[in-house]
Order: sequence, then structure tokens, then C-alpha cells
Amino acid sequence: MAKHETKDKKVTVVGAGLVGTLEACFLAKRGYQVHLYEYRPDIRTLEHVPGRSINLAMSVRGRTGLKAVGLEDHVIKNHGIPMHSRMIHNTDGTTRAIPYNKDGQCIYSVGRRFVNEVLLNRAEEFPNLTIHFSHKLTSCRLQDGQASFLNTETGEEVNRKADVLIGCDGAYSNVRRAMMRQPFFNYNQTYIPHGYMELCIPATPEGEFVMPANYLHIWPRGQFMMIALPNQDCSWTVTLFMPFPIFESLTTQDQLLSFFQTNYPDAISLIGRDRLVKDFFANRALPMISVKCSPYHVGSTALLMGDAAHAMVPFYGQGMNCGMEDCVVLDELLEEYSDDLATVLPAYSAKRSPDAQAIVDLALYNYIEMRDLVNSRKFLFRKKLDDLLSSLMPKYWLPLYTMVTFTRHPYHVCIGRKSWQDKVLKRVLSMAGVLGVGAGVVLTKTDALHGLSSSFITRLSTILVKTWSTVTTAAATASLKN
Ligand SMILES: Cc1cc2nc3c(=O)[nH]c(=O)nc-3n(C[C@H](O)[C@H](O)[C@H](O)COP(=O)(O)OP(=O)(O)OC[C@H]3O[C@@H](n4cnc5c(N)ncnc54)[C@H](O)[C@@H]3O)c2cc1C
Ligand SMILES: Cc1cnn(-c2ccc(OCc3ccccc3)c(C(=O)O)c2)c1-c1ccc(Cl)c(F)c1
Repeated sequence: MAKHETKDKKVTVVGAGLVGTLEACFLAKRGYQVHLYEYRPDIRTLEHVPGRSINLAMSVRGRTGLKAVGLEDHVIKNHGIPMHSRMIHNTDGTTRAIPYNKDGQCIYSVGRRFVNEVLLNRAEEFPNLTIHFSHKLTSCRLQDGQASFLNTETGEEVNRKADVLIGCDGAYSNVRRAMMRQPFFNYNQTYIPHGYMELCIPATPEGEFVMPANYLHIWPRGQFMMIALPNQDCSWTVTLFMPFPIFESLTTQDQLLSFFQTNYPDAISLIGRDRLVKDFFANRALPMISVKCSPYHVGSTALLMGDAAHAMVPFYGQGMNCGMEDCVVLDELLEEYSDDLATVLPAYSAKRSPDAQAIVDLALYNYIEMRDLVNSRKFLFRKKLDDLLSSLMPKYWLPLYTMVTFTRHPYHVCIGRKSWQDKVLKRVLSMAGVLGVGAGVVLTKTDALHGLSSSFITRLSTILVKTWSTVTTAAATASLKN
């Protein structure tokens, strides 16, 4: 296929967040003339950057995007804090670690601002990439890549025509809003009844971590999930997920402290009683939205990427990872079709929307599943069962979280395996139910749940061996299908 010249092709990217800035780098690297417009001022000049989350879990899909523009080592090796295991906090204050991966793979806690600044610095290295800060997209014409911006510093209106307009303007995208006027553009959004609030566990006076550093700390309390990710300054960003009515019901200091004493007693001393009260009442719980839409393109002149295309609830830690993988997928298609945009954009929609919609669904599913894990025992049991099944049939059983987080298996393949895994789990648990009384006694009377006692494992293994032929046949069939 004849190579389509890129050096004369203009691209307007709207939104210099994590995905827009990365995409601008990808396109500039291919030789396009790129103009990146961002509503906010240059975050590198700001004292404090208001944001939706201070740190994020980065895994292989995001790392692959950073690697393509030469930033993986800078972000991961020099900045990212590895989280090798989950640290599960029980209501009695005891904790339990469960490693993520036998091969030592891990996820990394990275600072949102740091990653965005690193991407902006990289973007400025491209002579064919111009960044326009404090420029808000006010309107756009998708059919010819025309866009109008308001320079919020001067009040001046700026018009930009390009060969393609790419909306990376986040979950409440204006480019997507324009797309909604297109015939056959499908869209749906869901606000979940939970909100989230970020709190902080400070470093010690000596500047040390107060909890073991290389863990994703999780307080699984069903409706009241809470997590903590480590920051570079040895503090922790805590995210509290609760139904809005619960947030609203905690109106006094006593109500708040009593709630935490019941659900997260260890967190009171970790955060600090006075700081907890101050920060909780100084913050407000923020909403979480799930957005699915398709197609992502209009002809060869407009495209949606990142949260603008697929905003997801944060219960899988995949939003940024998915958006960065969007950039990798688009680049592979530009390479495959020699930058023929008329072919690439429809191909991108066809390839990416099933996967993006799958992870949006999976994140929502995880929200529901974790909401039902009312305590650590259930959370631990699920994880131990996953580990047991994957050790018994490694070729067929890869825990879903492992598949999503530690591989680049297409998301739609992961969700396909999930339905099969759910069927097997139901069969195994119903078989185990036959021994339920015995197993129940064993599990409740000892700390077997945590260690999954050898008698339980023997019994479960017997069941599995008995159902071995069924499971492996089903697995073989399923894996052939996917
Ligand atoms: C609480 C929480 C925790 C999360 N944790 C994780 C995690 O652990 N791991 C993970 O992978 N993901 C996580 N995410 C998701 C992740 O934050 C998003 O998926 C990611 O930021 C999406 O990047 P984006 O560039 O597409 O959109 P955004 O980051 O929203 O960037 C959009 C940019 O467009 C700009 N913009 C908007 N409108 C306009 C306009 N009209 N004109 C010009 N510019 C405009 C905005 O100013 C912004 O800079 C989390 C999200 C939340 C809310
Ligand atoms: C930010 C981030 C990065 N990854 N994860 C994550 C998500 C889900 C997980 O398990 C799903 C599961 C547990 C138990 C049973 C079924 C499924 C695990 C895990 O296995 O450790 C880790 C999160 C996260 C985000 C929000 C909440 Cl509330 C949360 F708890 C963790």
C-alpha cells in the first residue's frame, strides 16, 4: 500500500491529559503536524493541580504506551512504586498479604501529575508538535476537522482546521457531544450510586512510610471499600468508596469517627484523628461515571480516545491503562495501513470498541462483585480459590484480574474467559457445597480461609480431580473458541 505522507497532514488533539498528550507524542513521532489544545493552564507552572485522583495504578498496558515514546523507564524505574501484593486489612486491624503474581510481576503506583508533566516535557521535544494551554474547545465541525477554541487568558477565539480532530477531552468530552449529533452514533452512560473521596495517610515525622510500602492496601468492606496507594513522598493516597447517602449521613465528627472505628479502626491512627475529621469535612464525595459509545470515528476526520471514548469506574485500575493502550492500537493500525486515515479510523473503531466496552463492563462488574465482598474473608477466599484453580490447571485458569492487569490479552477475550470461569467456579463451589458443612466448619473454625487449610484443599482438589475431565474439556473448548 502506498505510504500516505504524514508531514503535510495536520492533526488537532483536544485535551492534554494523560491520553491526549501521549497520543500527540505518538502522532508527532510519525511526522504529523500536531496541535494539542488544553483547557487548563500548563500544570507544570501550578502549585496545586486539582484532579480526580492523585496517584494511579499503572500496569502493562499503560507501560506499553509509555515505552513506545521512550518514557517507560523514566516513569516506572525512576518514579513508580512497585506493588507486588495486595495487603488486605481486616476489621480487627490484622492484615494479610496476597501476592499478585507468581512470576513477580507487579503494578506500579505513579503520580498523575508526574506522568502528565513527563508526557508534556516529551511532547515539547517534537518540533512538529505545538501545545496551546488555556484553550477551551467551544465548537467543532467533525466532517472537516474544524475546531474553535477560546483562549481563556486573552478571550480571543482561535479556529483550527486539520485533517483529523482527535477528542481526548475526558469523560465529559465536548468532541463526543458533537459526535452525538451524528446519525448511528450510539451512546450510554451510567452514574453509579457510590461516590469517592480521597484522604491522605501522611509519612512519619522522619519521612518514612507508616505502612508496608510495596502493597496495594485494600479494606474490603462491601459497600464501604477503601484502598491506599503509596506516594513518592512516603505518604499514601487513600480512596474511600461509599454510597452517597452514607457520605451525606456522616455530618458530625462523632458520626465520622464512630463509622471509622467500626469499619476501619486501623485507619484512624494511620490518617490521624484530627486530619481525618479535617480532610473529610473539607472534601466532597465525587461521582463516578461509566461511558460507552460507538463508533469512535467520523469518516476520516474525527476520532475519540481515552475517557472521551470509554470512561469507566475505577474498580479495576484500568482507565488510564486502557487509554494509553488506545494510542498503541491506533499506532499499529497507522503502521499497518500506511497512515491512510480513511482506512485507519474505521478500522480503529472496529478493533477498539469491543475491547474498550468490555473493560468498561468489567470495571462495573468488579464494582458489583467487590461491593458484595463484605469482608476480608470473602475477598481472601476468592483470591485463594483463584490461585488454587490456576495452580491446578495453569494452562486454562488465569485469574481474570491477572489477565486484565498483567497481560495484553484483548479485553474482550478476558471478559469471554470470565463467563466461562464463572461457570466453572459455580460448578466447583456447588461441588464443594456438597461438602459444605464439613468445609464450612473447617473454614470458620480455623483460619483456613486465610491459608485455605490442607484438608479443604485436599477436598477441593478431590472435587476438581473428579470434575477434571469436565473442566479441562470445557477449558480446552473455551480456549479454542477465544
Ligand atoms: C478516583 C479515580 C481513580 C483512578 N485510578 C486509576 C488507576 O489506578 N489506574 C488507571 O489506569 N486509571 C485510573 N483512573 C482512570 C484515569 O484517571 C482516567 O482513565 C484517565 O485519566 C483518562 O485520561 P484522559 O486523558 O482520557 O482523560 P483526562 O485525564 O480526563 O484528560 C482530559 C483532558 O482534557 C481537558 N479538557 C476537557 N475538556 C476540554 C475542552 N473543552 N477543551 C480543551 N481541553 C479540555 C482536561 O482539562 C484534561 O486535561 C482513575 C480515575 C478516578 C476518577
Ligand atoms: C486501583 C486498583 C488497581 N487494581 N485494583 C484492583 C481491583 C480489583 C481487584 O480484585 C478484584 C476482585 C477481588 C475479589 C474478588 C473478585 C475480584 C484487585 C486485586 O485483586 O487486588 C485490585 C485496584 C482497586 C480499585 C478499587 C478498589 Cl475498591 C480496589 F479494591 C482495588
